[in-house]
Amino acid sequence: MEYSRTRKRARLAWDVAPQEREAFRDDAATAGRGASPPLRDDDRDGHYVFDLGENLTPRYKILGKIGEGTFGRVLECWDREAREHVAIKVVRSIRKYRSAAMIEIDVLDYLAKNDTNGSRRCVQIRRWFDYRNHICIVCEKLGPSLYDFLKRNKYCPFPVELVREFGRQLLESVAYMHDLRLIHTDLKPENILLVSSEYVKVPNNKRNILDEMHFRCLPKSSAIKLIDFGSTVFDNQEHSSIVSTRHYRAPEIILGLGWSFPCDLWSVGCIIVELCSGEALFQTHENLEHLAMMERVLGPIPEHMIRNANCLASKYFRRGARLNWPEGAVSRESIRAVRKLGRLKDLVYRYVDHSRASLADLLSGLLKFEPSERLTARDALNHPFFRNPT
Ligand SMILES: Nc1ncnc2c1ncn2[C@@H]1O[C@H](COP(=O)(O)OP(=O)(O)OP(=O)(O)O)[C@@H](O)[C@H]1O
Repeated sequence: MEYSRTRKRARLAWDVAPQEREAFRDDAATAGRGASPPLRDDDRDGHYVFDLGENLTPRYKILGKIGEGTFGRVLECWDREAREHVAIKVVRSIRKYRSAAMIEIDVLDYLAKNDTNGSRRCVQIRRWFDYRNHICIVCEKLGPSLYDFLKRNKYCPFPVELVREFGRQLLESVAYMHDLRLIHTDLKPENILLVSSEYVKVPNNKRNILDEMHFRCLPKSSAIKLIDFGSTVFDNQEHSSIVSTRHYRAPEIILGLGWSFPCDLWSVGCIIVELCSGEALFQTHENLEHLAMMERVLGPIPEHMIRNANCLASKYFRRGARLNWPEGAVSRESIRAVRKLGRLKDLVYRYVDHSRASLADLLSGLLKFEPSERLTARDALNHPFFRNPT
């Protein structure tokens, strides 16, 4: 069980300021450019240990750490040969992560190879290599994730016009992957990156209690790309029973009913709500509370899904018919957290001032309990929210 109500593990973005990073960048004249750092042990989690300014093979100079995930650390490096900044995922030296990285490389290659019309909605791989027992995946360097952006803005929601742009591009990427029979399985704001780090500061119409004007940041460009294909699978491949990060996990996964393409569309629905509200829709860390939250927002879980739930999930229901809620709640706090949520339409109307009706309708199509009734990515792209913006 996952205990805390806090939504996030810490994300490390921009842990070195851009000016400092520049200072590390060298040119051909800098001494020792081909030198390798001394051999060191990995840390106890199998992460590669490095110092800023060191080389990662003679070709790359390490400028900073951009991110960290389960699989490894992502470093910003200067590529001396291509003369560009790149993001290198340095995978932990643990066998299961090395194998997963090789699958991610295959997926990245496959996505790039099939992108014949150059839409490039998924991060572009440049190359990969094996260095001191770490698989290193070299990709184009992108900007902050949508989650980083929300966080820096103190979780101030994005304007609906921007949500429309993000939603459209996200669905185009998902449609592209699904056409190739690939299921991402881990869509979340952390895995959607702005292409550029540039932003503008604009006054926020809301003032605080001291009547001070607030400012918020907006990205200069709305272009985004998907990253993290470490959990991507082909639809005909064997599926592990649990996938997706908790808040974005579809009901069929929790109920053990099996999952396929529609699980990505559920995640897209949760992401769009979060971009409009600034907060994760289902802020929970355990199954029963999660299902109760879904019922609160979307209405009752269909009977046939309850009937077919696997034996692990059937314990969340009374006499196989009704969710064991609030009786089965672990705490009053949990009951309060569920009660705090409103119906989907009310949530949308609370946060969005125009295009509300069409956005609420789109979301109710993406957040259908029954996977076969959920909108596909292509259906969603044809929805009036995208086709007839008001
Ligand atoms: N191409 C890139 N450009 C800029 N930043 C990146 C890039 N790729 C990854 N990052 C940063 O590194 C973080 C971790 O990357 P990624 O999600 O690929 O790692 P992971 O180990 O697979 O994570 P997870 O634990 O979510 O599976 C991202 O959230 C992002 O902040």
